[in-house]
Amino acid sequence: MTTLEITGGRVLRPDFSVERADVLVDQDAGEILDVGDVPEGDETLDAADCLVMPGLVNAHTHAAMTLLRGYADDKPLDAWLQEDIWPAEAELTAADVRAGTELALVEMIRGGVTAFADMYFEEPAVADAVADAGVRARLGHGVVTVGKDDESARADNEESLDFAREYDGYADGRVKTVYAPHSLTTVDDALLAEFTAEARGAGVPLHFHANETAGEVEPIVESEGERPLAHADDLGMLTEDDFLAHGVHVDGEEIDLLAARGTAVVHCPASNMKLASGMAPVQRLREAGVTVALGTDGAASNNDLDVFDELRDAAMLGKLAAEDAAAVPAEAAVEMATAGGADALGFDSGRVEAGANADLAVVDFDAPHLTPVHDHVSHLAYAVRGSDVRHTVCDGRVLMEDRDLVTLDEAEIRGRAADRAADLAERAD
Ligand SMILES: CSC[C@H]1O[C@@H](n2cnc3c(O)ncnc32)[C@H](O)[C@@H]1O
Ligand SMILES: [Zn+2]
Repeated sequence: MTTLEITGGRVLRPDFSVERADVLVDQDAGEILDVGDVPEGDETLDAADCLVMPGLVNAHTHAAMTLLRGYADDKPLDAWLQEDIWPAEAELTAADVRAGTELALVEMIRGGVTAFADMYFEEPAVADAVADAGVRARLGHGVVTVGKDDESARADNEESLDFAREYDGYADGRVKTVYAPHSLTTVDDALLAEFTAEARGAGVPLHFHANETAGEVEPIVESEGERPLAHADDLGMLTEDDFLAHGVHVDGEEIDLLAARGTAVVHCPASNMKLASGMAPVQRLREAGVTVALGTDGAASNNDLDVFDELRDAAMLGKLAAEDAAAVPAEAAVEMATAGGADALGFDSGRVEAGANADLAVVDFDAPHLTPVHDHVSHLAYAVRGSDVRHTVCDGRVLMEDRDLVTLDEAEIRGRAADRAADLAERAD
């Protein structure tokens, strides 16, 4: 057994207490062995002035959309997708997706993210990028059937399920998969029901967008005579293994339904603000017992993949939505970005505890904007930035040490991604 000792720092425990402790990791098993006064490890990571915390989870993104960062801004969701994003995405190649995903991985590992959920095109290229980078991910080929004939609509759904079957367990088990219909309004109902049933038979969970804008709720209520999540439930789309992105426009009955089914909601506050989609009722969701995770959404609607930004936005916007400064307190925001995300994605991570996956972020508190430290958890929610992360560890492997990436060639990736983004924009114009 090879061990890694993270030494000299403080540790954020699952109950949100912070104590002076070292962490010993079994690198072969990818698990935390011990926390506290631990035996010496074969290798060490220095954590002086640092806080060892669970790796952050970006529970909803479209990683390769880094190529479209800044390509189209200042529009609401529908116009943004239809006028700018979908025409550009029609030109994407697998090599583009690979480059964009690697750029996303550089950014996420730098920011202490150890797991993410992706819904996009050319997903085998995403899986390969994840395998090489060393992170953990829940991946799905995104399905859109609007504007497609019956044959290609069916083929798109089949591709999603085929990918899910083939890639589950890829990258030494770090990749898990989903069936990923884009949303209730962009995938045909009959196909949704059929392929959701097939996904259940194959033990594949679902990841989809839901109740993101007011404009998508009304047509469903009109055509189905019920709210979108009641309709999703009729289609069999809400189980405890599933997670949906956004959940902005949910009413009290939908919140109770989510709690009853155990379906998680991935809150994407920055994207919701930028596209002016609305404010998710995060405090009410959490009070009802719904698992809430955090996501950046794609880099084109955010415009970065810094989950610490999301943490702060979630706490701030949660207060505004509830009109209550006590809503979504610091601990809640940190919980959503760590244990909540791990829970939504089905990973045994999100806590610094013996037996859990060794997915860790080591945050350097030796910085002017983090001085003084009255309360570490307050700083995590309101003051820490992604660039404060000093080391990132996933599955027991060091992915970033002293802000140097170990598994990725940052300069090469940035150059390739910039070239591919320029070519893509030219093809799309
Ligand atoms: C079919 S792959 C995923 C699909 O989703 C698009 N997308 C990016 N951001 C959002 C969002 O906030 N709501 C809905 N859809 C979004 C992405 O561009 C891909 O086309
Ligand atoms: Zn999205």
